[in-house]
Amino acid sequence: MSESVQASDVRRVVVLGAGTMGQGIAQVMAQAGYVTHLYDVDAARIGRAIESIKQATDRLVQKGKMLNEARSELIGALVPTSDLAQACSDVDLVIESAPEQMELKVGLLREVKALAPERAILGTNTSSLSITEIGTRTAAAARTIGLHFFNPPPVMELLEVVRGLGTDEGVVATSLAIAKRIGKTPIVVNDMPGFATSRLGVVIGAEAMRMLESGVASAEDIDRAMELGYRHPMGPLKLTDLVGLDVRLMILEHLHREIGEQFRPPAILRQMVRAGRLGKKSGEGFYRWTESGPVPIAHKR
Ligand SMILES: NC(=O)c1ccc[n+]([C@@H]2O[C@H](COP(=O)([O-])OP(=O)(O)OC[C@H]3O[C@@H](n4cnc5c(N)ncnc54)[C@H](O)[C@@H]3O)[C@@H](O)[C@H]2O)c1
Repeated sequence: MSESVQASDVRRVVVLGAGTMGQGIAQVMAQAGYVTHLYDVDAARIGRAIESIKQATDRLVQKGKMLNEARSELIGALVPTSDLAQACSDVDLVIESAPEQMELKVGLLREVKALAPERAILGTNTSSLSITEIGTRTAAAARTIGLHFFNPPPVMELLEVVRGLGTDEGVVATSLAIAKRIGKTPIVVNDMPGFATSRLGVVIGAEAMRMLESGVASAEDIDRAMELGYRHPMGPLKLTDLVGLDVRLMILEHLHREIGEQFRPPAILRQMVRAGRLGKKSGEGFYRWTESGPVPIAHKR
C-alpha cells in the first residue's frame, strides 16, 4: 500500500451521509477551509442539510459570532453531490456518517475504497461499532480510523480518535493534526465497543429511561436532577432526543451483544422508536420539540 496522506496535504474531504451528524461535520470541515463534498443516498437530505447550514451560519453572522466573509468561504467550500465516484476521485479524507449498521458501513466504505485514491484516509463517525472489523472487512485496516464527533459538531469540542488494531500510526498522527486544524480537542482511544464516550453516555441514558418507565420522576425532573445536581449541561433524556432514539437504540443493541446485560435496551425506547418518536429530528421524543425548544410531555407508564 502507498503512504496515506499527510495532514498538510489534506485538501479534499467527502462526508458520507447528510443526516444529523453528517451535516454538522460538513460544516466544521468547510469552515476549516477543506473542500467538502457532502453525499447522501437520499438527494433530498443533501439539499436540506445545505439549507440548514446556510441558516445556522446566517444566525451566527447576525449574532456577530462569524464574519460574513468567513460564512461565504464556508458555503463556497461545500459541494453537495449525488455522484459518489466524482466526489471520491481525488479525495484525501473520507468521513462516513451513515446509519449505525455494520453491514451498511462496510458496504459503503468498500464502494468508496474502490473509487478513492490509495492515499485517502477512511474515517468513520461510528459511535460504537468496531473500527478493526470495518478496516478488516474493507481490506483497508491501515487507513481506517474512528473519527467520532459529538452532537452538534460545530459546537462540541471533543473528537474521539479511535485506533483499530491495524490502524497505521501515521494515520493516527494525521487525524490528530486535522483535529487541531478544525478546532477540536482530540483523545485517542483503542478500539473497544462504545469507545470511551458512548459506553458511559448510553448507560446513563438507558438508566434514565428505566427510571421514567418505573415512575421515579417525570422526564424533566430526571433531566433536572443531572443538570442541577451533577452539572451535566443537558439531562440524559433531552440528550437522547438530540442524538436520536433510533441511533441510541442501535448503539445499545450493539453494546448489549458485545459487553452484556447492563446495555439491554429499555422497552420504552423500542416502543418509541416503533412509533416513530425519534426525538428532535422527528419533532417528538421524550419532549416535544418546538421552534422555541423542548416542551415536556406526559409519558404513559
Ligand atoms: N446522532 C448523534 O448524536 C451521533 C453522535 C455521534 C455519532 N453518531 C453516529 O453518526 C452516524 C450517523 O448518525 P446520524 O445521527 O447522523 O444519523 P441520521 O439518521 O440522522 O443520518 C444518516 C444519514 O445517512 C444517510 N444514508 C443511509 N444510507 C446511506 C448510504 N448508503 N450512503 C450514504 N448515506 C446514507 C441517510 O439518508 C441519512 O441522511 C451513526 O454512525 C451514529 O452512530 C451519531
